[in-house]
Parts: sequence; structure tokens; C-alpha cells
Amino acid sequence: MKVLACDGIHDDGLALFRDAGWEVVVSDPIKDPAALASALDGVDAVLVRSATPVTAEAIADATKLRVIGRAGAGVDTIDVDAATARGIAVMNAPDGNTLAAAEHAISLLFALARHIPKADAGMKAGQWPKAGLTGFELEGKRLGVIGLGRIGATVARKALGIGMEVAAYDPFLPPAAAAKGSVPLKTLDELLAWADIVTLHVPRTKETTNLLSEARMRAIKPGGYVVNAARGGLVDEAALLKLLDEGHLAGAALDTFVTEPLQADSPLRAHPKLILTPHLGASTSEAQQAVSTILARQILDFIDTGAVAGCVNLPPLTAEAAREVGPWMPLMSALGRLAARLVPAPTRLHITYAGRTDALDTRPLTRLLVASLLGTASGRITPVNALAEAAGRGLTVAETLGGDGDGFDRLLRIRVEGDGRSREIEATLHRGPRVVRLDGVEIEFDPLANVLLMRNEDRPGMIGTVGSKLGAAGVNIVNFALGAAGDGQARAAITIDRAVDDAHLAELRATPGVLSLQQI
Ligand SMILES: NC(=O)c1ccc[n+]([C@@H]2O[C@H](COP(=O)([O-])OP(=O)(O)OC[C@H]3O[C@@H](n4cnc5c(N)ncnc54)[C@H](O)[C@@H]3O)[C@@H](O)[C@H]2O)c1
Ligand SMILES: O=C(O)CC[C@@H](O)C(=O)O
Repeated sequence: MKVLACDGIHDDGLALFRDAGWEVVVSDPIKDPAALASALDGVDAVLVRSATPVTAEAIADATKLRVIGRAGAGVDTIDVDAATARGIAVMNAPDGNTLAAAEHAISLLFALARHIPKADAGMKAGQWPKAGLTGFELEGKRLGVIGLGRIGATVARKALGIGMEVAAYDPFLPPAAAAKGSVPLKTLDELLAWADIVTLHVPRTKETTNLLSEARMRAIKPGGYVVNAARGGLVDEAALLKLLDEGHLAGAALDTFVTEPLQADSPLRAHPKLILTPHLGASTSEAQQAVSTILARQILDFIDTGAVAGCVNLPPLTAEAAREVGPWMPLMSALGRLAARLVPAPTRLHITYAGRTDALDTRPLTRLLVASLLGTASGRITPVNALAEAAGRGLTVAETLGGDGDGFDRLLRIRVEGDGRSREIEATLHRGPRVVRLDGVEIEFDPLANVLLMRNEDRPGMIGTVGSKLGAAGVNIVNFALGAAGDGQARAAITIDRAVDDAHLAELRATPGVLSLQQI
């Protein structure tokens, strides 16, 4: 297995990959999509921070790539839709740098309040720049937090600790979190009119781009301040310069920019009322160590056990739930392949998790079954894109939880329909994966083995005839399961030690009394 680590990922996370036997390739940021595409050749996982954009073009031919990992919070530099369409999981590690980003925002508040950068620059230039650098105290001032998530809430807590009044705007906060929080919520208009300093802590999305537009910044009180240590593009940079020049805003501090790195000739660099840092929010050794190790563990667990944490395009699956569903996964893959052979153009799939299987987390099982059912047809289908692919191809997927296991403690019943066919497979785990009934007929076989499925006339001598033909073809029978279908026909599942070649298959199909024969 191979991981490509771009953008300066902390070595502690990379060491976990090496310990697990992975090849680790370390790279500087790769800005060019074509260059990233070629670097991704043969790569199973790629790790990025904010410098390497992972675009649709870059991953279009990344046939081995299973995970894109963001060593941090924001996934706005990753084309998540394109990754999902290609069946690639996208993971992040937002908890690892919350404190670092929040402390940076607080540092920017102090830097603005006490002119720290100007004072420092003057001192370094041989001056004693005391005059003109009178600041203000943060205690008693009003901080308006936009986005009261992990970082926003941490900033709020710290600001309360230094005696600021804090209020927030976050329309998506779960009501329970809003109710128990100590920060009053306001509408955006109310917050802008109320705050002395507005600080942003939202992700960059279509909705939040230019959230602080010229009109919104004009709604901040004259003499107010803006801090953006979240994402470039949340603040309209040209409008910010205008309002600083007009004197409507007294100052601003930016850690993130529309274009990163910021252009050398950007007018932002020259503005005396602006404090700028080069996207340093997450740049503490603790945060970098945390995000790289959290991300590495998430990726290794996902690949090794199927557990899902910190994934933006798959439902979570705890380690314990992964252990419970783990043994069922090979069965689901095999049943998907079997169903695809029985009904090559499926339009409806109904899975019943009967008996005690209803206690399992069925989401990864269903996704894997669908991926396996569709994946044999064409393209790259994984549990990440299986349900979207099914919808796109007109395959309805339904699940029933619970119900009678019909003599089995745990039973999966899979009905697949399409093209005028309707087939039913019932399976369980009993000393490994077992199909126990096919179309209601009791025949037991291991769906992971080489199997011939036969429908034949229910008359004496069939087993002998077919058995000797297989013997003549050099194929050994491991198990011959036969069940009467009740209509003068029988069904057989013949487990064999190797695949039968096409010529011998044709011969078997031509045997009198054999009505159909399929090799699985
Ligand atoms: N400067 C840095 O180095 C740095 C470091 C870490 C994170 N970040 C940025 O900070 C952002 C926030 O990180 P987090 O871990 O707190 O994320 P989070 O998901 O915990 O919190 C984001 C909050 O924003 C709210 N929100 C979303 N859209 C909103 C809108 N239109 N208006 C108001 N609120 C809205 C959400 O409800 C949520 O509560 C990240 O997305 C990332 O872009 C920057
Ligand atoms: O990796 C970084 O330096 C920045 C990370 C930060 O922007 C994030 O979204 O987590």
C-alpha cells in the first residue's frame, strides 16, 4: 500500500503508515492537477493540507486511490463531489486543530487591540514607536462570532474568559447545543449591529462565500473590527479595503485569503490597518502532530477493518460495529456477484435482514452488496458511491429489518429483479459464508467457492452423469447439493475445486436433462 503525503504532513502520522508496512512518499505541494494526477499513479491514499488542491481532473484516473485525507478541518480544496462519484472516501481531522485555530483568532484580537505587529516592526527598524500606538482593552468589548462550531465555540469560551461580551450567529446549530450553550444567539443583522469585533468561524461553501460583503461590513458599527482566521473568500477583500480606507472599519486581521499564497503585490499587504498572517491558524506543533496521527489512524482503520470515522462522504461506523459487520462483508461481496450473475440487469433489490441480523449496522453491508452487484457490470463502484450509482442506473434498493429467520438464527434474504427475472438468495454465516436457499429451494453452498448452479429434470442418474463429465474434464467435486424444486425439476449447487473451461461447460449444458447451468 502506498500513501502520498503533500504539504508538510507531520511525521508522527507518516510513521504510523510506515509501521503498518505502507510505502510513504513525501511531496511538496502539487498545485498542477496534471502533475498531481501522475503523482497519484499507484497511490492508495493521499494526504493534503491547504496547499494542494485535489481536483476532479487530478483524481479522474486514480484507479487505486481509496482515500483522500485532509490533515485539518476544511475540505474546500478537495472536490468532494468528484471524489464521491469515483468512489473515493474523503476524510478530515477537524478536532486536531480546533485549539490552535481558536488561539490564533484570539492572538489576532490582541494583536489588533494593542498594535503588536506595528510596534514590533518599529522596534526592529530602530524606532521607539510608542506614540500613536495606544490600543484598547478587550475586556468589556463585544465579540460577534459567526459560526459557533468547534472553533467558534472555543473562541467564545476563551473570549468570555478574558471578560468580553460574546454573542453568535449560527443558524445550523443543533437546537440542543444552542439551548445549553452560554453564548446568546442573534440573527446576522443583529450580531453585526451589536458587535465591536466580528470573527468568522464557518467553512467556505457556496452559501458562505462573501458572507461579509460590503453591505454586511457596513452594517458593523463604525470603528468596528473584522477577524478572518477561517477561510479566504468569506470576506470580500476589495470591499474590506474600501471600508478601511473610508474609516468605517478601524482594522482587520486576516489569516486566510481568496488566493493562497497571497500575491506578492496584493494591496492587502500594504494596508496599515490590516494585520496579516500566512494561514497559520493550524500551525502549532501540537495541532500538526494531532491532525496527522488522527488522520493516519482513521485511514488505516478504514482500510484494515472498515471502521469509518471523520469521513465526509460515508456514514460513521464505530470500531465495535465494524467488528460485528466484518465477518459479513465477504458474504455481501459474494452475494452481490452472485446476484449479478442471476439477474444481469437488475432494477430492484430488496434485502431482508432477518433474525438477529437486524442488530447489525446494515448501512455498510447494503452499500457493499450494491457495490458488488453493480461493480461487476462496469466502472469503479465502491461503498462510497454505490447508492448514488444505483439511483443513477434506475436500481431501487429497499431494506427490511427484522422478521422471521425461517429456521435460522440470522438470515439474509436477497430478492433481485430485472428484465422479467426475479431471483431470491437466502444466506447466513455458518462456518463461513453459506447460501442456504436459492429461489426457495434448500441447497447449501459457499458463495466464495467455484460453484456450478444447475437446474435439471428431477430424475435418477443426473448426479452420476454430470459427475462423470466433470471427472472427465479433470474437475473434482467438493460438494454436490441437490434440492427438489417441486415442479419435476431440481436445483443443484455443485462446488468444484477449479473453474470449468468453456468447452466442457458447453458439453455439460448439452447433457440431456440439464435445463440450465451457470458457473459462478
Ligand atoms: N486558519 C486555519 O488554519 C484554520 C484551521 C482550522 C479550521 N479552519 C476553518 O475553520 C472552519 C470551521 O472549523 P470548525 O472545526 O469550527 O468547523 P465546525 O463544523 O465545527 O463549525 C462550523 C460552524 O459553522 C456553522 N455554519 C455553517 N454555515 C454557516 C453560515 N452560513 N452561517 C453561520 N454559521 C454557519 C455550522 O453550523 C457550524 O456550527 C473550517 O471549515 C475551516 O475552514 C481554519
Ligand atoms: O493545514 C493548515 O495549515 C491549515 C489547516 C486549516 O485550514 C484547516 O482547515 O484545518
